[in-house]
Amino acid sequence: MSTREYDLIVLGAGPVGENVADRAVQGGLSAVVVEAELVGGECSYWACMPSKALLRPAAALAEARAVAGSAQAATGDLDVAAMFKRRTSFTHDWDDKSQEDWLATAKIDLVRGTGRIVGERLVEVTGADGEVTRLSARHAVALCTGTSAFVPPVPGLSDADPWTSREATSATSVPESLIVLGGGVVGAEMATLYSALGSRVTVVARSGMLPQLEPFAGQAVEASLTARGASVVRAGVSAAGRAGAGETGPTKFVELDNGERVEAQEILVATGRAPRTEGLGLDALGLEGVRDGGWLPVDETLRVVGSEWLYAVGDVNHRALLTHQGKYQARAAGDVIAARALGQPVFDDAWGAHAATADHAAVPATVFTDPPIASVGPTAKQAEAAGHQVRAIDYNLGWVAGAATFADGYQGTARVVIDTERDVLLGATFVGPGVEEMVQAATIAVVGEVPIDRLWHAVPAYPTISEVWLRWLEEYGRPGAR
Ligand SMILES: Cc1cc2nc3c(=O)[nH]c(=O)nc-3n(C[C@H](O)[C@H](O)[C@H](O)COP(=O)(O)OP(=O)(O)OC[C@H]3O[C@@H](n4cnc5c(N)ncnc54)[C@H](O)[C@@H]3O)c2cc1C
Ligand SMILES: NC(=O)c1ccc[n+]([C@@H]2O[C@H](COP(=O)([O-])OP(=O)(O)OC[C@H]3O[C@@H](n4cnc5c(N)ncnc54)[C@H](O)[C@@H]3O)[C@@H](O)[C@H]2O)c1
Repeated sequence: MSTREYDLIVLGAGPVGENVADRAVQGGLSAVVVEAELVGGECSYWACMPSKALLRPAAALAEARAVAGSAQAATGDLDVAAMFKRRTSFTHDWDDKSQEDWLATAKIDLVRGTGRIVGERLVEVTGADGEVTRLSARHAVALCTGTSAFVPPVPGLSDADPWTSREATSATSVPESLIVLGGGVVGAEMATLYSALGSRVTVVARSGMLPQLEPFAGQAVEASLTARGASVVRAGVSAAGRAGAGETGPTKFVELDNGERVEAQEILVATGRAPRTEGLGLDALGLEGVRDGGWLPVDETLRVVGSEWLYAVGDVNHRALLTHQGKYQARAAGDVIAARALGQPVFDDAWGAHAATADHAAVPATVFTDPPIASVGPTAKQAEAAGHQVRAIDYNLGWVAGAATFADGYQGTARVVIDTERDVLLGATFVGPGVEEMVQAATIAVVGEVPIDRLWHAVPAYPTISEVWLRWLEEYGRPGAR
């Protein structure tokens, strides 16, 4: 068997793997990516893009219906077939030809198949036809293999053949009723989607909705789900299975640890993610804390702890399971791999070009629920737990002129979390219609550690929802008057 040699081998051509390879090639290295399924990864075909494409029509309709004048025009129902068609245009009908073409223009080679590490800087790829390709890296191997849905070991659950996020985002019909296990981001967005599509949704969320966010975020989503006929049950699941034939087809059930039993046509498991590191050949490397099936511990340059040549970038290192944070890591990793290979200086201090800092210091996220949620940085509780002196300021977004014109009877809340020792923002959370794009301003303030006194000079345009920044500042006090 011949061995092909590259400077860098990347396992996994998701958004992260693509970007690691791209940066390394732009830095002067040769690179190959190995992909077992579709070039573009989970995000393009079964996660970010199809889910947001599906969620947008109901959000657009709700926005039109919230304004007298357009409400009278928005009298029809969602066209479900058109929604699925639009989603499928985003996933290119699960065909990755356009991404394969992009790899070629970026001068990145592609080997299709499942890769595993078989020695130091050595990878073997087994193609769908069983053919094995051996690759050798002169400098580095980057593992960007992402995650798959974690299915908890609940008796009967796997046998019930439940949906995961893959089935929920690639569906072509709407189940009459749906049990959503998990009240995290996937559970909240998919409950929002399927309840908008007319499914009778029951969310089983043992820690409530969106427990990682400010409490008012999950409360708003729960209230909106309940208002449209869904229910949210705070309980764990003790068993699951198939329940026989219902009126509209076979049904499934879950038994809850509060003694209740819920039946529905389908079950969606949204209980978190598991790393795709099974069978990667990691056990043989003998690195502490690095094993097949586990998350991969990395340093600030995304290099696997204890290794000189192995990197783990994106979801698989468990630092921030978001596409934009993974791509941020990928830019640092691709650049540092090139810099180390070429003997160039390495900038690995916090906020340096080769360090991933924002993926724990300032993570922005938008949850596309009804209402949407946009947040950056820690919650007030998380900031306190991290030892900061904190002041949280809440403001009713409905009192801002821009919100009042955006939607009649606008309801929303925004909180800023201020470090009162340094007078800088640590985090912010916006909940309400139209807040999706508001998080970047807060991210810049957090990352830039912009002094609060200077923020008085960042004047929000009138009348926009961003005027909430002024309301926060007024509450906190003028320079010299605090
Ligand atoms: C339903 C859902 C919605 C989401 N929505 C958003 C969102 O709106 N915004 C956001 O920022 N994030 C979102 N996320 C998270 C986002 O999808 C991930 O953070 C992102 O996909 C991680 O990228 P990655 O490249 O690390 O991994 P992945 O996208 O998982 O890509 C990994 C790739 O590696 C391949 N692979 C795995 N093992 C091997 C192997 N041994 N050999 C070869 N190839 C292999 C896989 O086939 C895959 O193509 C969502 C997640 C879910 C589940
Ligand atoms: N809009 C976005 O940016 C977006 C959208 C979807 C997903 N994502 C990312 O993808 C990642 C995965 O999302 P997720 O929702 O799968 O995971 P998650 O960790 O956000 O939520 C999983 C939830 O399931 C619950 N859970 C776990 N085990 C359970 C059990 N046995 N029974 C009942 N509940 C159980 C957990 O308490 C948790 O609340 C997240 O990190 C998220 O940031 C982002």
